[in-house]
Amino acid sequence: MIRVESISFEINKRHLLKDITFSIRKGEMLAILGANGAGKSTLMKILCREKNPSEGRIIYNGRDMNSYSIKELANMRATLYQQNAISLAFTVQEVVLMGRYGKSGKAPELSDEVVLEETMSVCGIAHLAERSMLTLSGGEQQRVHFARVLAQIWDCKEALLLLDEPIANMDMLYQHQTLAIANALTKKGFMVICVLHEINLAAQYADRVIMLKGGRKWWDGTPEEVFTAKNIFSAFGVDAQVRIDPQTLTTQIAPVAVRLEATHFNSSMAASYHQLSLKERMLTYIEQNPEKALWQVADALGTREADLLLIDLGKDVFLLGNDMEKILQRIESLGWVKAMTYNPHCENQREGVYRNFSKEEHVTLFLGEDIDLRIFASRWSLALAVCKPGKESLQFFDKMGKAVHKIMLTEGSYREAFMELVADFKDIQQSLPAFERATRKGMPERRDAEIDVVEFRRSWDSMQDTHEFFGLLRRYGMTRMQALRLAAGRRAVQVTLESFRRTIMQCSLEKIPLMVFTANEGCVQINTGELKRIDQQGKWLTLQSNSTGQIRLNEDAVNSVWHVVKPTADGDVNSLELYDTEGEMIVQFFGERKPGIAELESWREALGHGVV
Ligand SMILES: Nc1ncnc2c1ncn2[C@@H]1O[C@H](COP(=O)(O)OP(=O)(O)OP(=O)(O)O)[C@@H](O)[C@H]1O
Repeated sequence: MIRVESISFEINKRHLLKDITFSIRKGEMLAILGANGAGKSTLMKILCREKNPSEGRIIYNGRDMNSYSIKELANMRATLYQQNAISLAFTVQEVVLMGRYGKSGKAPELSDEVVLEETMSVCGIAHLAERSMLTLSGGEQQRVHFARVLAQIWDCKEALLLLDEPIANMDMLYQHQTLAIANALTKKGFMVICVLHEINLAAQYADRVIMLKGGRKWWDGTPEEVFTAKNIFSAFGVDAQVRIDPQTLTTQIAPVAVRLEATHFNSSMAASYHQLSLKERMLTYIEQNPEKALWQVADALGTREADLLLIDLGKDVFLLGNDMEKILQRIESLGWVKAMTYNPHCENQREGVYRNFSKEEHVTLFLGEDIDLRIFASRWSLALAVCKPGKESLQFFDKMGKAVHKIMLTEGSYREAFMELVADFKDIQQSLPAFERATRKGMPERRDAEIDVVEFRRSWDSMQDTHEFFGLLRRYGMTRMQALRLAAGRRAVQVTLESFRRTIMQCSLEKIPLMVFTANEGCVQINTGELKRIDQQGKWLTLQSNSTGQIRLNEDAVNSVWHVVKPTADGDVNSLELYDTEGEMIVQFFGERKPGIAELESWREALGHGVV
């Protein structure tokens, strides 16, 4: 058994590894994964004693690793390094035999010949035995070195095999063959620690996975436990779909292709050509997919929604000055309009008049009966007026070109007031705005151990208003998902999607008025009322709150549903919250409530008393 105890490694005051602890037993194959620079090779170098840790120690079979002599170690531990440059013209079998020198120190004996034959055969290099290393391909050379490393510990019953990216350069067959050999040896008592980049192969062959991030151990568990879409995104920044194969019960990870628009990173691609080609592509896509919303079109074309509107900049789309507050104060004059706020998985819309404008420190409010909005105007960076007849609208975007809010004219809107507003706020220079590169929102999750959970729960218990929740997250440096997890059953309980469906169905049947919150980075829109209709079309669930109020949500994107309880001066307030695989909130349901009045008993009943 190997026990790695609180290993840290520091160079020039930078921690390349921090506080890594884990152990591995006889018969276990452990894969270490992580992004480039996460610290995998550094950890391997410490495990094979090439580097000394700044702190911590490694216990190998009950003894400090440092107490073993080189010879002792050579008999029980072999390492395949990432780089194995051999620039001398050794033959393949000479290189494999090098694995035996540490054992006998003498010329090969008969037993060595057997090992040579077996290792070369299993690694598929027997036919290359007499070839010079210098004439081999990269993958062939890698197989030779694997055979050399195996030869070193071939006759040891409980060896430790350290493999740093053993399958780099290998073709598909030998990638599988190599990991299968390692796996088979663990079944006879070996311990294998293997740095891998191929996540699906790790899922297929490793018993356990440790994922490093920024020099720390972030996740440690079986492949099913570690390879969740959220963890994969958090470690690699790649969206992936994760499923368990029903036949083999292995985890399968399908990364979603990264789509880039060359004009976004290559300035030499002419803007006018880009505009023309983008327009062509957009029109073709819309013709083939007339039901898709503009943001879905943009998504499919790998561009931003704002870019699609800006194709017609100066024709019937105009940039407005960026004094968002002033623009917002004028919206009431447009009369009856449609307000729309959405995030990638939920769209919230409602018609009405933008009444009761007010402004607090960080938030701008419209507290009308129909249009109920919390706006974070500092996040609004671009306002566009679309003046296409019959499709007039004001559309607001953040600095990355993502839509934060839309206001669309209806039959009941004052078109003259709209044109006046556009004339008053139109930017003199109608030049294409520059957007910032899209980044993932939110921060990486802190380790649970860094959070004072007792104090956090106490703070949660002493909330006076639901709005304090955001401050609570900030104070403890937590993500929402982490807060729910650490509230652990007291104030937040995970429920099934099925139970969410039952609750809203009951609310609809019993005419319990709800408040449905849909948020993005710049805006929260609240749709209040009874659910008049609930329809399902494929993955989209549509909730009709009144004749114009509608919430559309993508059920397929729901990764978890939480029943959350927040104490307030008016008693406990219960909500149902839906989250996606990245821990981002999709939509939030409350019973209708007003400050100073306790929440509806009927809503609590619909949620089920037994839950919290
Ligand atoms: N001698 C050194 N001096 C300074 N920084 C170093 C040194 N060696 C490694 N690093 C840095 O430490 C970090 C971890 O490096 P390491 O080689 O362990 O990463 P890795 O997870 O194996 O990455 P890869 O997947 O690219 O092989 C990297 O940011 C690397 O640049």
